[in-house]
Amino acid sequence: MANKLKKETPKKKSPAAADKKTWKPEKTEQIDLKALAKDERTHKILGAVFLLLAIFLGIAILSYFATWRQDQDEAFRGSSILWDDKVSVANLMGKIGALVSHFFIYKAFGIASLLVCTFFFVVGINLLSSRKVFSISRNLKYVTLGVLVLSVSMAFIFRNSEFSWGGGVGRMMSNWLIGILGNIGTAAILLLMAAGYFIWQFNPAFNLPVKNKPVTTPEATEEDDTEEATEPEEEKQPVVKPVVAEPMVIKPRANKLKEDGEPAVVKPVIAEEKPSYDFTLVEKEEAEEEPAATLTVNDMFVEKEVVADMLHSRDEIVPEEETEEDIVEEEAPEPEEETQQSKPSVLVIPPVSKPSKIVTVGPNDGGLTLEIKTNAEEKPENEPEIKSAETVAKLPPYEPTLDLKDYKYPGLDLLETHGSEKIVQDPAELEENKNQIISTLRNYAIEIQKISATVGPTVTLYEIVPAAGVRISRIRNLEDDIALSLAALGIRIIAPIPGKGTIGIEVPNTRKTVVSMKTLLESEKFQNSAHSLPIAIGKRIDNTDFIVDLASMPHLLMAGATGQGKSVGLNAILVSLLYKKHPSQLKFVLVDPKKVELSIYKTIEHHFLAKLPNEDEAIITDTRKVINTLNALCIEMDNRYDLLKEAGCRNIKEYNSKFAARKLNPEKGHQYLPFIVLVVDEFADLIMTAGKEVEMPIARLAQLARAVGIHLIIATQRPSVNIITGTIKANFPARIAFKVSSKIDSRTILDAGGAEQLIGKGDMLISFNGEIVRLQCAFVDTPEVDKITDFIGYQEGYPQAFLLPEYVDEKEQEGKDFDLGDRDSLFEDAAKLIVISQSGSTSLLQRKMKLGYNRAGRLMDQLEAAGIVGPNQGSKPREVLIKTDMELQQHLDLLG
Ligand SMILES: Nc1ncnc2c1ncn2[C@@H]1O[C@H](COP(=O)(O)OP(=O)(O)OP(=O)(O)O)[C@@H](O)[C@H]1O
Repeated sequence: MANKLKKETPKKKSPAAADKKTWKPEKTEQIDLKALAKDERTHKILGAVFLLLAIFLGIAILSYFATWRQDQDEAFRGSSILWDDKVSVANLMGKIGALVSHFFIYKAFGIASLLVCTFFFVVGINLLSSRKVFSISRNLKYVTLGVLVLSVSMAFIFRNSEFSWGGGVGRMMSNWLIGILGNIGTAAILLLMAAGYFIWQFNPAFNLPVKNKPVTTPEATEEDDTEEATEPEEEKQPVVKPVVAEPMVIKPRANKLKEDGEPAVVKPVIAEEKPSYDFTLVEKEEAEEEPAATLTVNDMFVEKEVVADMLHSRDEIVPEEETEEDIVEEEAPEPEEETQQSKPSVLVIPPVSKPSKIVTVGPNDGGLTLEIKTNAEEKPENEPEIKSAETVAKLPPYEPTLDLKDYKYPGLDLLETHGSEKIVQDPAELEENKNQIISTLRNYAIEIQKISATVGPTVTLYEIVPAAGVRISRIRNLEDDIALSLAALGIRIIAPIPGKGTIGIEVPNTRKTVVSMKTLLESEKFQNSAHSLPIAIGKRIDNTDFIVDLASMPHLLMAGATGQGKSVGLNAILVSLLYKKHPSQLKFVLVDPKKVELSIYKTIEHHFLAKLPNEDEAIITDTRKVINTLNALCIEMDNRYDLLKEAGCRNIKEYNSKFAARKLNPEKGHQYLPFIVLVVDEFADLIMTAGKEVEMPIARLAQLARAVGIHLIIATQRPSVNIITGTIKANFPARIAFKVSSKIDSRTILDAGGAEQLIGKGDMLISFNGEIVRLQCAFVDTPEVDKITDFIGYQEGYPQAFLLPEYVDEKEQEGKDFDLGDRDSLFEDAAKLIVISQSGSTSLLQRKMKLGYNRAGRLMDQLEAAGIVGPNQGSKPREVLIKTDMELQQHLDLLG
C-alpha cells in the first residue's frame, strides 16, 4: 500500500493559478522559434558570421588589386573552376575569393565595393555587442548612395583604364550619362553628386570670417579665427536638451551574466519516472488577481512508511504585502498614482528649483496672476498668474505631470529577458536531496512526518514536519551536518518557519534561473500597483514577485560583500521607480563615492535628479559635498514640515492631495512636493572619512523624513558595527543582505545569521516587517539601464536639476572669520613648523608638537585665517602660502 503509486487527487486551485501554471515540461520542450530569434546568443552567432564575411570580402577585394591579371581568365569561367582541380588562383581568399572579388569589382561596383564590406562590418559589430554601436539604417543609406556615386565617378574618371575602377554597374551608368550629357556635363553632375554626398554625410561648416563683427569684450578681440568659426555651429545646437549632448565620461563596468545564468533544460516530472515514491511537484503560482495573498499548492514528497496524507495544499498569506496595502488604504488617496501613463495634455509651468518662491500653476488656472521665479526661457507663453486664495480654489485640480506633459514613460522593450524565465528543476536532484535530508535526520534519530519541496529561482525550499516529540533545536543544530551530507554551499535552515509550524531547509539549485527585471515590471502586480514608490526587488523562493512600497519601508539599508549583487539591486530599485514615476513626482539625490556606479544616471539630471545650487555635478562623489547635501536635505525636510504644519496635514500624501485640490495657496509658498529618494552607494567610505558629520544628518533624516516624502537607500560593502552603528540600524527597519563573509556581518545587518550562507549573484535576504525572506534579486544589466536613462534623457526635461536648499557650513565659515587677537599660544611655533616643513598638515602639528587632534585642527584654522596656509584640501595637506622664515616674520609683524 505504501509502495503503491498513489493516485493523484485533483487539487483545488484558484482559476488564475490554474491558468497560469508555467512548469509544463511538454510545452517547454518544443523549440520556440520566436524566442530563438530574440535570443542574444543567436544574435552573437549571426554577428560573428557578418564580421567574418566582412573580413573575407575585404581581403578578397584588396587581394584582387594585386592578382586580378592572373585570376581574371579563370574568374570569367565562373563557378565551374571550383570543381576543377587543375585550376589555381592567386587571390589570398582562394577560388571563392577570386570569384567573389571579380563579381564585386569587375561586374558590380569596382572599388566602391569596399563600402559593402563596411556595411557587413557594422551589422556584425552591432549584433555581436547586442547593442546599437552604429546606426544600421543610416549606414545603409550612406553605403547605397556612396556605392552608386563612387562607382559611376570612378568609371567616368578612369574610363580608359584596363582596371575596372567603377565596375560593370558604374561603367554602364557612366556611359549612359556621357551619352546624354557629354563629358563635361557628366563631370559636372558627378562633381555635384560627390559634393552633395560629402555634405550630407559630414555636414561640414562653411564659416567664412565675419567682417565688422562687433567686439563686445576684450577677450573677443583676442580670439583667433578658429574660435570664431565654432560659434555658428553652437548656435545650431538645439537648446532644449543639453543633458544628452554631454558624453558620459566614466561608464560603470557592465554586469555581465556569468555562465550559470544559462537557461536550464526541462526534464520530465519525476513521478512518471520513479513510481516508488508518490511525488509530484507542482510549481507555486502567484495569485495575481489578489496581490495581498498568494494561493499555493504543494505536492508532497512522502516517505513510504509515514503518513497517508500525501497531498498538501495551503493558502499562504503574505504578511508584508498585506501591511502595505493597509498602509495605502489608511492614507488619503494620492493623486499622482492615478496620473500614470496616459495623461491629458495641458500645459503647466515646471517647478524648476527651490520651491518657496516658485509657484506652479497651469493654464487650467484660468488666467490668474502669479509671481513666478523660474528660468524665464522655459516658461510657456500663456503663463497665468494668481491673485488670491479664493481664485485659487476655483481652479481645476492641479496635475503635477502636466509640467512635462509630453513625457513618455520608458517602455518594457528597453529591457531584456535574461535566459529562460521558467524555473526548472531536475527531478532527480529533488529526489536525491530529499533522500539525503531524510537519511541525515534519521542518522540523528529524527523522524519526520512530511517533507515537501518548493522550487524557487535559485534555491529549493524543503519543508519538513517532524514527528511528534522531536525538538526543533536538535534540527537547528544539525545545520552543518545536513549541509555536509548534501555537499552544497548555501544551505539555510529555518526552524521553525514563522507562522507555519514547519521546518525549512533551503538547498541551492544546481541550475539557477535569472530573474529578469522585465518579468517583474511586466507583472500585473507591478503594473497595477497602487504604491507610492513601488519597487520590484525580486522573486521569493516560491516564485512570487516581491514588490513593495519604498514609502512604507520607509528607508532601506543594503549590505553585502563585494561582487554579490548590490549594484544590480540598487539599479533594480531605481529602474522600478523610473518605470512608475513621472519626473514631477520623484527626485533622486545620488551619492556615489566610488564614482562609477551611479554615473550612469547622469543623463536624467534634468528629469529626476536633485542637487545643491551652484553645483556642476548632480551625482555627488566628494565627501564634503555629501555632508552639505545631507544637511541641505535636512533643511528641505524642515521646510516641508513647516509647509505641512501650515497646511494642517500629517503627511506628504495628504498635503499633495490638498494642494492638488487647490486648497493651498501657492502665494504662501505652497507647492506640489515630489518624493525625494536619497541613494548612497558606498556608505562605509563616507563614515570612514566624515564619521559623525555624515551619521548625524542621516540619522535625523531616517528618523523624521518619512512623513515628508524623503526616503533613504543606503548600501555598503562593509557591514561592520562601526559602519552600521546602532543609531543607523535603529532607524532603518528594512534591510537587505546579499552574501556576506561572516555570520557576524550577517547579524550586524539582519540581527540574525543566514546571509553568510547565501550563494551570491543576487541571492539575498530581506528583513522587512519583522520577517526575513529569501529572494532572488531581479537582474538588470548596465546596458539596459543605459537605454532607459538615454530614453528619458533624450526627452524634454526641466531647465535644470531640482535644487535643494542652500546649506552653509558653519565650521568652514568659523575658520574664516577667526579673530586673530584670540590666537593659540602655540600659534607662532606652529606657523614656523609649517613654513619650515612647507607642508600644511594637521597630523604634522600633532606629531611634532605633541598636540591632540582638536587643538592641532584649531591651530590649522587659525593659520588659514592668518593667510599662512590655504584652505582644506581633503586628504591632501594644505598649501603653505608663505615660503621662507623671513617672510613669515614680516607677515607676523604685520598681523601684530
Ligand atoms: N540578480 C542577479 N542575477 C544574476 N546575476 C547577478 C545578479 N546580481 C549580480 N549578479 C552577477 O554578479 C555580478 C556582480 O554584481 P554587482 O556588480 O551588483 O556586485 P556588487 O555587490 O555591487 O559589487 P561591488 O560592491 O564590487 O560593486 C554581476 O556582474 C552579475 O554577473
